[in-house]
Amino acid sequence: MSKSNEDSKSLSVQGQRRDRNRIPSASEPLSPELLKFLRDSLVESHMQMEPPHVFVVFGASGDLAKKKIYPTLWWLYRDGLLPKVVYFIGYARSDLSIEELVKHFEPNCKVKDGEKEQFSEFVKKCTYVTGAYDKPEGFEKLDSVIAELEQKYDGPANRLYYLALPPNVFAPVTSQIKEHCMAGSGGWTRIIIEKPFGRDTATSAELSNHLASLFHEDQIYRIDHYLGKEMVQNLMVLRFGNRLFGPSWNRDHIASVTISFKEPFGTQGRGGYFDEFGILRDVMQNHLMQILTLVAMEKPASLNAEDIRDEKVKVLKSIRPVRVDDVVLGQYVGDPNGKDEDARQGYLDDPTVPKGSTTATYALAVLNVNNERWDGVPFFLRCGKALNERKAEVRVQFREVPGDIYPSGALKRTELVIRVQPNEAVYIKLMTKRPGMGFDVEETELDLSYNSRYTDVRLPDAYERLILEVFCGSQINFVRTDELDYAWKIFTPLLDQIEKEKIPPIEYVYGSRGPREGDELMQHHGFVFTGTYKWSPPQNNNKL
Ligand SMILES: NC(=O)C1=CN([C@@H]2O[C@H](COP(=O)(O)OP(=O)(O)OC[C@H]3O[C@@H](n4cnc5c(N)ncnc54)[C@H](OP(=O)(O)O)[C@@H]3O)[C@@H](O)[C@H]2O)C=CC1
Ligand SMILES: O=C1O[C@H](COP(=O)(O)O)[C@@H](O)[C@H](O)[C@H]1O
Repeated sequence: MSKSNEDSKSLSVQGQRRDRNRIPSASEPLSPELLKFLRDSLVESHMQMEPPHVFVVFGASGDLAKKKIYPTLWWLYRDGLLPKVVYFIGYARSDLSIEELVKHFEPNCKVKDGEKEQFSEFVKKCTYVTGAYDKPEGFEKLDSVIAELEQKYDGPANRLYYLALPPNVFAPVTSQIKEHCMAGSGGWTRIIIEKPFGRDTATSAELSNHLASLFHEDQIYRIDHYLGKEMVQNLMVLRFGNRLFGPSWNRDHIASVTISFKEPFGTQGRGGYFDEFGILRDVMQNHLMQILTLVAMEKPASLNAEDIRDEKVKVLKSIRPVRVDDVVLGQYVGDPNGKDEDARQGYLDDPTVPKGSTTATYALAVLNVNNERWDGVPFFLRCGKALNERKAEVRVQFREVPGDIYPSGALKRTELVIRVQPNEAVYIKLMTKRPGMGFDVEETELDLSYNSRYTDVRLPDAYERLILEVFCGSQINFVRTDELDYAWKIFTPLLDQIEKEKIPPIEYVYGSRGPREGDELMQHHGFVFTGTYKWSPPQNNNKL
């Protein structure tokens, strides 16, 4: 019998060396080794296989459902990772036939020639219910569809409800679920919600209190999809699985930690939605803070979800609210020489953005974790749209070597970089003796690039992992109520002040690295950029 809050085993497995330089795309099946590992260790041990499982997608007609949720369900189904008896019910206000719904999401499923028959089987498991989000009729209908399945299998179904919906209907939908659609005795109900989880401490607490009045904590799965990314999940293994890092992972050795998220495109016509939240709420308060807690937390007592989340909460409690002096805010303007129309458009040129908006599309914040391990070490959180590249990474910069015996300026700071995306990698920038007769030192790297070390290992998409974990009842990678509350407390005073004082963001050009003031603030807090490091990708030409 599956139970909530169980530990899920790591989804990662050893890859093997095969063709170089290729990580298969998300729509390709997982490797046989990974599939076997998942089926054996995760699915079989955590899931009750016999009772029907019903996955309901609220907002089935929407963008998230079409682009992410249905394709993910298909890939999990195709790879045999879901329970034997599983059904998928779409729910939305639009009057759609099941054929229309399938047509809507099928292109994103990337069904291959040999998979057509299996895809038809998947489609046969899909149904659709039309209904409002705030009236009982639709939910009663939904419940009766599930009840029919229960009759067929002679037992209560386990029910998973995914709210791929705007936040203004979270409350009515969850109330209706509670009233009309809960699993009968012997079955379980789990609710999956997507951010935004409120806009600040008060609105987030309102939503949390509402959910808590209806469900137990172990029924609530708040998705932060960054927690489903391979390299984010790897943080705990790197830190707690290597003797090397433990002794130096503290203020005595680490000068700063930079957690970056960069996107090379602007709002692409979706500025109306973005403008309500801005980059601080859209990326920093959630994705970057989640990464920060994994970098900064103490070793948990076990891999149990509560032990891990307890440690993450302790980190959040040790961070003082961010002050406006510790932040640089930016907003992009179009680049007149930009390569395409998007690049020539500034944020304010997007017709869906309110005129004169001061919403930030770039933010850099300096945080301090006020505890014995980290006091005085700046944690730079940096995120932005319309920047020079797509990149998410954690950069740990170490302090200078004390008692330097090399010529002045020769030694550069060691850096450990965990690149979340693209091209997942862990690399350490360090000093070495320049090969040859002399005794010069030079910068080089220890490089674990996934596309050369783990060729042909398809890294599961974040949603695949997370949805599978909900089936399995593992809450390790989901945000607990108190965690969310403490994360909001760090940002709410700043957000209030920005809004009240209408603090103007600094302009930066589309495709640049963001405002110069961002680099200056980092330097002011001790980040050192020398610009001397040059990376040469491995050649693999076996010259020796
Ligand atoms: N396994 C692999 O695939 C490896 C790849 N590489 C690649 O080599 C390249 C260089 O490596 P990297 O670690 O970035 O080293 P760099 O020394 O070039 O950059 C270090 C840091 O400095 C920042 N920076 C860049 N320009 C400036 C500036 N003018 N002022 C202040 N800060 C600046 C960068 O952030 P930002 O530009 O984001 O602001 C980055 O955080 C990267 O493209 C990296 O991906 C390196 C090693 C291994
Ligand atoms: O949550 C969000 O994340 C995406 C970036 O996700 P990624 O997995 O592609 O890195 C971002 O574009 C969006 O604004 C934000 O809401």
